[in-house]
Amino acid sequence: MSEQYEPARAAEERDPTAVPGGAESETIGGAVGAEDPYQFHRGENRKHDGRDAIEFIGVRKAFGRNVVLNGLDLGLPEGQISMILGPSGTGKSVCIKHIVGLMYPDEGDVRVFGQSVPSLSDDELFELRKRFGVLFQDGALFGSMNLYDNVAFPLRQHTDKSEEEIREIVMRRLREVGLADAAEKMPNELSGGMRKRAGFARALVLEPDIVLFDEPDSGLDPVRTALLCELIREVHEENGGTYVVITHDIMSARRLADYIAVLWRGRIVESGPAEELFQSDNPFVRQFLTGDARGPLGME
Ligand SMILES: Nc1ncnc2c1ncn2[C@@H]1O[C@H](COP(=O)(O)OP(=O)(O)OP(=O)(O)O)[C@@H](O)[C@H]1O
Repeated sequence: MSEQYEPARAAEERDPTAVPGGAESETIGGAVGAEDPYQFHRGENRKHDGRDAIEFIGVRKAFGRNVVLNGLDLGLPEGQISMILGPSGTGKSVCIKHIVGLMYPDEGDVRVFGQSVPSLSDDELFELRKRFGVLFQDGALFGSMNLYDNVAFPLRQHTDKSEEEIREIVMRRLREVGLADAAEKMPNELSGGMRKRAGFARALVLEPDIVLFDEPDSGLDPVRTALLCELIREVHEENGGTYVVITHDIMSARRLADYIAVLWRGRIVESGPAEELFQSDNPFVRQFLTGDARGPLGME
């Protein structure tokens, strides 16, 4: 074997901080130095009442040498509002993409209601996706359609309901999010908060079992964030369902979360009922949930 095909072992011998188990220049969530990258990951997955709607089982996902998920084990309870919290760039959006089958794990499994998402055929995945509503960061509205048509879109695409039935559902959802008077407006006439509420209405029209929220608080001022959290909670109380919210906003977590999972370096540091996590004595969890500059999390 020529010299250039033996770099991994040689590099580990030269560099005691190289990641064990192969590729010498893999990085795991920005971990540097000789410290144990998992010293705060106590593997605590506190119990909750009920069953998991979504499970990550030993999921590994790398982009080239960037190992984003590194043996992720996580269960998110059915019927509750779960929040996946973690520093920027830690893989929260990558988790969401695995749940809806937009990304597949390199190793491990992702299950939704017990079904292995990577094993589904295209048709089965299409059926599963009908059970999801997704609220993207900017609401992801179609710029060429007014609000009414945006919210009606999934119903026209995926059901054979009459326009009369569609009108009843769309207006009910728009009323629910406080936008009934804005039905004729175009997305570019709306504020960021209104666009998010419209995206929320659209995410709900097919009565999804699971609603995924990608940083619902991004770009909103604190008051609008608080109002949106209140709305999400009210709608959840009214409709039920499994909500999964990704964010790094601790105030939103305090307002919304029934269940919290703290993600860092590709694994869960700790997860469990929100009130228990806010009492955690884990130094990383405490630092992250209090927003303290001092603690294990640096500028990495
Ligand atoms: N399609 C992709 N190709 C290559 N790298 C990717 C891809 N998607 C995500 N990544 C990388 O995965 C890592 C995690 O990204 P992700 O967007 O999931 O983080 P995040 O926790 O949602 O961050 P933020 O809170 O800033 O939105 C980043 O290093 C990102 O560059």
